[in-house]
Amino acid sequence: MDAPLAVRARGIDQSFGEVVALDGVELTVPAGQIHGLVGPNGAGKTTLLGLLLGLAVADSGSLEILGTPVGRALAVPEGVAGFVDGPGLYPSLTARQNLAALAALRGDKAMARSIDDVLDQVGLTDVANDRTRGFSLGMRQRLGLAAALLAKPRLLILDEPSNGLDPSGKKQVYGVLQRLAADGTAVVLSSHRMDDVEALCSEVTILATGRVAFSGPLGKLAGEIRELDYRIVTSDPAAARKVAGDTDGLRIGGGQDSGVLVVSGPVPVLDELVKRLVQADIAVRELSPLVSPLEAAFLALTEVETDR
Ligand SMILES: Nc1ncnc2c1ncn2[C@@H]1O[C@H](COP(=O)(O)OP(=O)(O)OP(=O)(O)O)[C@@H](O)[C@H]1O
Repeated sequence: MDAPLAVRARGIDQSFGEVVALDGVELTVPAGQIHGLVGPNGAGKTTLLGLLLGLAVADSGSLEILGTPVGRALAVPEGVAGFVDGPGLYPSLTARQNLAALAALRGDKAMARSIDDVLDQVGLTDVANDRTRGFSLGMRQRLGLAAALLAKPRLLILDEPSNGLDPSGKKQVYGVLQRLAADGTAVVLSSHRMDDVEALCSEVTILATGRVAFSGPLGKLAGEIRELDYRIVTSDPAAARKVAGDTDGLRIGGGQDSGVLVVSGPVPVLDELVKRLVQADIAVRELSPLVSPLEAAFLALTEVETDR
């Protein structure tokens, strides 16, 4: 039989007084998937992650975690670990002592034996005996991840895990998450940044003002956007601008004096422009989207939703 879904959320509503934080949210995450939750500030990402972690109960809707319906009691569902709003750490304890305290609290000897291993996985071995009071945001995030790993979760929930991480820190943390997913753990993480999600996630859910604006594979999201803005650098900007002006179906942006031409239009029209530039003996030195197709789709979807 197939493994149960890690997350199955249907029609989830959550309000705080007058503020509707989640409005009919659906989320499906199978085992072994890294699923990105993105959206502008206040979109409802942290609220949704909090429900998955058992920190709050939805006003209405149904939520199943790892095949078990979530009840009305506040409790971290079996098999789930992670954090929202930054990991909770004891500042006067060292990194190793923080993890030992967690293992002692759970009364789990196997957990205690894994401490060195998880510290190594997140790259904190060298600072394991330093008090966390002096830890940077990135180090705190890594220690939070180490604490979650100790529990050997089948569903890992992370709120903005790449916050504060430098490029090598990101690479290391992403490696940890990818190995977990390969072993069947589902990961749901939030981010403001499409490039982070693109590097890590196979599927994404975009929230805008509490509603799902898109949910599905990243490739499908890129297909949502038909027309991108492209910047074109040529050997003769003035002549290129004239050729572009004579090409039907093309919109031209950017300042008149700028050496860079910014155009948007359907791909066949862009193809036509490039052919015409070459025929006019104008060299095309660069042609690239102003923002990635995913970023453009994200912006288009969230703008539409927030404009309502
Ligand atoms: N405990 C609370 N009390 C009142 N309002 C809340 C509470 N928690 C969240 N909200 C509101 O619910 C909405 C969703 O907030 P949430 O923190 O889930 O968004 P988010 O997508 O995580 O935002 P950010 O990217 O800024 O972290 C916001 O309007 C927020 O002000």
